[in-house]
This record gives sequence, structure tokens and C-alpha cells, in this order.
Amino acid sequence: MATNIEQLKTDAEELLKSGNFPDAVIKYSQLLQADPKNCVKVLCERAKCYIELGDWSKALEDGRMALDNEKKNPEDGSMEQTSKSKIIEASILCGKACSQLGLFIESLGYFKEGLKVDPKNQVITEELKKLQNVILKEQQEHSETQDCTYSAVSLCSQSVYPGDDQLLNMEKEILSIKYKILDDDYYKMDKNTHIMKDPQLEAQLVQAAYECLSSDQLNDSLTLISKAVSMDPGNVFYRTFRAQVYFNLKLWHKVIQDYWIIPKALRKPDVWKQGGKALMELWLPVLAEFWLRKATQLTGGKDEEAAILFQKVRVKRLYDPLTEDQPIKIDFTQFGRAVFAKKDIAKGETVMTDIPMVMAQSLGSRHIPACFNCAVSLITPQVYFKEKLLMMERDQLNLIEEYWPNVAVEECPHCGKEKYCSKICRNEAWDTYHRIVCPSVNPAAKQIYDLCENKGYGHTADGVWTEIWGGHYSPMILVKLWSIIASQVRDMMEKDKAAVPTIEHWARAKAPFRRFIAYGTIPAIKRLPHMLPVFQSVFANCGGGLTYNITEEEFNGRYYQAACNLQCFSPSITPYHRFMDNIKEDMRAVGMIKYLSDRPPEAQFAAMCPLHACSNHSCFNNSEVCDLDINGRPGIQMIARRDIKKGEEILITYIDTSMPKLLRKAWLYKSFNFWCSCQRCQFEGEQPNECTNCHIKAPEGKNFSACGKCKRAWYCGVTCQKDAWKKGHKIICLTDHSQVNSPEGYTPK
Ligand SMILES: C[S@@+](CC[C@H](N)C(=O)[O-])C[C@H]1O[C@@H](n2cnc3c(N)ncnc32)[C@H](O)[C@@H]1O
Repeated sequence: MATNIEQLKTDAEELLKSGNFPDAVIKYSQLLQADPKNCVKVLCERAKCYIELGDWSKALEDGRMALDNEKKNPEDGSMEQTSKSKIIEASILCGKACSQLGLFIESLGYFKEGLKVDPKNQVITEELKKLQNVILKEQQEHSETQDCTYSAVSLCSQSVYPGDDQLLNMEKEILSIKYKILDDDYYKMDKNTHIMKDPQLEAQLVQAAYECLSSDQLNDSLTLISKAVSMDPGNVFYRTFRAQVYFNLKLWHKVIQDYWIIPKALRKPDVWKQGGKALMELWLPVLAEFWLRKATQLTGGKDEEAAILFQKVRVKRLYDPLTEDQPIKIDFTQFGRAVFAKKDIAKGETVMTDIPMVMAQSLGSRHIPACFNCAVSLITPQVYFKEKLLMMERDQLNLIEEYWPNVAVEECPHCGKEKYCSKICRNEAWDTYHRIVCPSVNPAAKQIYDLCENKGYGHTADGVWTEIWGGHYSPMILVKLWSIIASQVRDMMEKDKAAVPTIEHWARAKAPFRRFIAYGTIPAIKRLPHMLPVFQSVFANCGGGLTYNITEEEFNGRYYQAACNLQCFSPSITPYHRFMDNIKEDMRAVGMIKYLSDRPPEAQFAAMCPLHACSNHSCFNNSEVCDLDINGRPGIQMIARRDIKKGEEILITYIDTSMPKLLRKAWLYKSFNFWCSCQRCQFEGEQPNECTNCHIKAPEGKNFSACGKCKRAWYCGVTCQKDAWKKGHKIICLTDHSQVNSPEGYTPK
């Protein structure tokens, strides 16, 4: 047997060396079967063959398996040099394969894994450079072919919100009571009777009305056209004309009165659009949406103004109640929802505060105790001081006993998988999501808790141990989101005594999450090929006879909803901070100082917050996201980085803005699917061989001189430099820019 293994090894190596990769794959596969104990090395070799053959998926699969096996069970029993080099080798193979598959962030993740083992590894550094070049090249190709990656209006649906039918009836009642606009046939019939026929006179009236309208004599125009209307009340043209005059006079209910007479089938798209505008002014939003939706539908979506107005109404009615007490409002722009200042906001002031709708602790910080429901820190003296506790004297231990806040951890009594800061949180978690996925009632959900415990690793359907969840956030985000929806549906079913959920139940439960935009280029199922069956089995039985069918589309949509909108945060006040506050007047604290030098460990959370999720990006951001304690619960706030004027858009940064423009652009495109065209991107250059101001190219092999201050712009001469300085380079050159972590916390140089 041993000789057979040796023979297979020699054959495979020779085939690999001679470039016969298909046969080498066969030999390595035989070797894997014959000698599964030494699989890591063989998997790496086979992955190399697949790379040579351009079969990136198979190379990735082998690389992953090698990595998993080595981490779980180093072949030589410890994290010795050989094990380290195997991890590095497998990381490089995975990184290369991912890069070829277009999975750039994943690729970066693998290279980082290798760098953790050997921070100075030359091969990885080279591979990282190559990765950046691939991204930049792709970015350039895309920017040449596309100006804009997506259309915000087409991403936002116009579908009716649950409960809108009742609201629509209420608004119709307002129309009838307040404006005497009745939704019945009698009202229409009455106006349809032709009183006195005199086509010639009517034509003269219309002609004269038109001349008055053209010269802005609105009242005269109104008198003339009203005469024509009185002679032929059902005439669609007269009504449309008069509505236009009323519109110019800003008599909004009169506009609607005239349009209402026109039978629906005869209303032109412009009538629906203008009626929608008048209804916006009367602030009858559900009716306005109805009219603007009609205008959009009748033009097959071509009337962009109607589609944008629709979204403006929707955003206003959904978000105004949330921003009532804040100095901001949400509006709809070419880039979708956006946040604007309602008043002047001074530098350092709070722009907005926001509470998470769904959140989960990052897999990497799971060892730091925090409440599963509200993210409150649960760090104990044991967690903070660790072995230092053993070195302390009685006095200091007493001080800790007296002043470290009591961290009473409540566990889920059924599964013990979730920890909470209080009974209130425990019950809240149960009611809102945990009763759907507590393994005690839903055994399939145990896989999710295990997956989180194992940092994304688990068994595939065919029993292979590998990284099943390689997303940038915890899968618990999606699990909680679906559980919240399922839990709401169950509540509604119980209330309505329904054995099966209705479409209305689902629509109502999903409605709050319609706030979050979703856009991604690679289907989630391709990124995470093993996850869908896991989610499907977890939500097959949500209790009470309910199944949440996690389709491919649902998975894809929710995956990108989270990816596009998540914000990291940490509890800003921890028991450590409270302890520090408590001891400040106690003399014994002096003896403690030497033990208090470390920052408390931070539990990292990611959250979807409704208002924050409306903030767009700028590399010249005027606001910064910070952690905040809101009534004892961790949340987020935005602080003004400079004075912000009323009406100005509130902009944050999604990436580390210390990167040069080309990389910022590439990362924003890769991670958020848009090309940034902010003020800073306009006044910084991409290449030294192009004048940032007039875009003339330098002679072959030559570069222009860089701005002496920021070195981020290049000019063909002093005239261009001065021109650019005046036009806008000055402000961005003299500003300190935000530094937040880029995706995966890595800042490409
Ligand atoms: C967190 S959301 C921001 C709010 C978003 N506009 C909406 O309607 O929900 C992030 C998405 O907004 C869009 N976005 C943000 N900043 C942008 C910018 N500067 N230019 C173009 N699109 C941007 C991108 O589609 C991005 O994926």
C-alpha cells in the first residue's frame, strides 16, 4: 500500500511538472482516496492543476478544503512552520481562484488570511497588487462602457403597500367632504350633460383662453375656458385645459375636480401625472401615488419624472414620521433615497440618531459577550482583566466587586444559545424572532448557531467540512430578518384565526424591510453556494404550520439588502466605562491604574438602520457615523464634520477615503455598485499622465507635476493648476478626509 502511495505521488508530481494537468488531476484524486490523511498537500497540488486548467471553481473548492483541514487539524499536529506554510499556500490558491471568478472581496479575505500567518509574505503582497490591478482594469473597462451602473427609480418598486386600500378610501372621503369631489356616477353624469351646443363659439372661447394662458393672463383664461366648460361639461379637452389653468393658479383641488370628471379610460398619461402633482400638493399621498403609478404604467416606465415623483411621495409619507424630531428629512433623488438637512447644522452637532431594525454580532467578535437582542456589552471583570485578576491585591478586588456593574446574563432557557442583558430583552427576542429559530422548537436552526460558533464553517449537504458562509456579515442578520417577518406573520394568523397565511399577512410583515435598497452583480447563490439549502431547512418549519419559502430570489434580494445597507457599530458604553466612572472618586483607584491600560474589548455589530440606510456616499463627506447609547441601548448617530446648510445633502463615506481616487472608485463600484462622482472625485486626478483640469495627455512616457500639497492631482501647467484651485481643488485639498475601514477592514495601498 505504502509503495502504491509513493508511486502515485511520484507519478502525479511528474505529470504536474511536465504540464500534463488533466492526468495529474486524475493521479492526485487517486492519491486522495489512497491516503486521505495527507490530504492538505494533495488538495493544494490538485488546486494548482485546476488553476492551470482554468477551472477556478474546482481550484477554489480544493483550496478551501485544504485550508479548512489544515486549520482544523494541522497535519503535523500543531501550528508549526509547515502548517503555516500550508495555510499560506492554500490561502493564495483560494485568493487566486476567487479573483478569477470575480469574487474580489472574497479573494481579499483569503489573502488576508495568509497575511495573518505571515504579514510580510512576498507572494501574497504580489498577489494583492495583482488583485488591485484586476479591479482597476475592470473598473476602467466598465467606466468606458457605462456612465451609470443602475437606475434608482427602476430599483424602487411602485407596488401597493399593505393597508393602502383603506388609506385610499380615507383620502377619497377627504376629497368628497372637503372638496366635494365625489367618486360616484351621478357626479360624473351630471357634468357629462351637454347644455348648449355652439361649436363655433366654443372654438372662439378656447382660442381666446389659449392666448390668455400663453401671455400668463390666468384669470382671463380661466373665465373664458370656464364658459366653454359650462357649454359642454363632459368635454375632455375643455376639462384638461381648465385643469392646466387651475394648476398654474395653484388651485390644486380645482385641478382634481376637473380631472375627476374625465373617465379613467380617457385620461392621458399627462393628466395622471399632473393630477398626481396636484394631489401631492393637497397632501393626499396614497391617491397621488395611484395617479403617478398610472402615469408611469401608461408610458411603460418611460416618463421618468412621473416615476421619480411617485418615489418622492412614497419616501415622504414613509419617512416624515421617522424624522419629525430630527434636523433631517429623506427625499428621493437620481441616486435613490437621500438625506437632506431641514435646517442649518453646525460642525460637531448631531445630524441624526438611528435605531437598528435588525442586527447581529460579527462572527469575529462573538467571543466578546454582548446581548443578542440589543447589543449591550456584557463584559465582566474576568473578560476585561483576564489573568491580571490573579495578580491583584484584596483592595483592588474589593473595588471591582463594589463598582463593576452587575452583569446579569440571561440565557434562552430553552436552547442556551442566546445571551441577553435582561429578562426584558430575553422576552423581546423571543417574541420578535427567537421563537422561530430557537433550536428547542426548530431543530434545523441549530445549524445556524453552529455555523456562527464555527465562524462560518460547517458541513455541506454531502458532508464536506468547509466555509459555508463566507459573507462579510453574520448569517444571523438574514436569519433574524426572516424570523422577524415570520414571527409577524404568525401573530397576524393567530389574530385572524387563519390556518394558513394570506398574501396580505406576508405583505404587511415584509413592508418595513421594503425601505432597504438591494443591488448586487453576482448572485448570492454563486457567492455562497451551500447556504440556500441551510436557510431553506431552517425556515421550512416556523411553527404554527408556517413555512417561509426561501427561494433563490428571496436569498439573493435579502443578501444584497443587507450588503448594501449594513452599518457597523459597537456598544459605546460598556461595564468597563461604568466602572471607570464609578471609581473616579475612590482613592483605591490609584492602585488600579496599572491594570486599566487596555481598551475594553469591543463587540462588533452590524445593523440595518432605516434612516442611516438612506445616506449616500461622498469621498468628501460632511457627516460621520458614530456609536451612540440611545436610552441604554446601543445605536448610531451621525455627526456633522463641518457646517451644513439647510437643504444640503447629508453624505457619509462607505470606504476609507485616504485611498487614491482610482482605488476609491474601484472599491465603491465593487462593493456598492456605483461610480462616485463627488466633488472630491471631480477635483482629484487618476493618473499623473493626464491633466486633472483639462484632461490633456502628457507626451508618451512623461508625467505632469502633482499638486504640491495633496499629490492627488496633476496639471499640465500653472494656468490649469490655478483654474482647478479656484474651481474646487482648494477645498478638497485642504480638508482632512475621513478614515473608516474599507470592506473587510483592508486599506489597499
Ligand atoms: C445605503 S444605500 C443609500 C441610500 C440609497 N440611495 C437608497 O435609495 O436606499 C447605498 C446605495 O445607494 C447608492 N449610492 C450611495 N451613494 C451613491 C453615490 N454617491 N452615487 C451613486 N449612488 C450612490 C448605491 O446604489 C448604494 O448601493
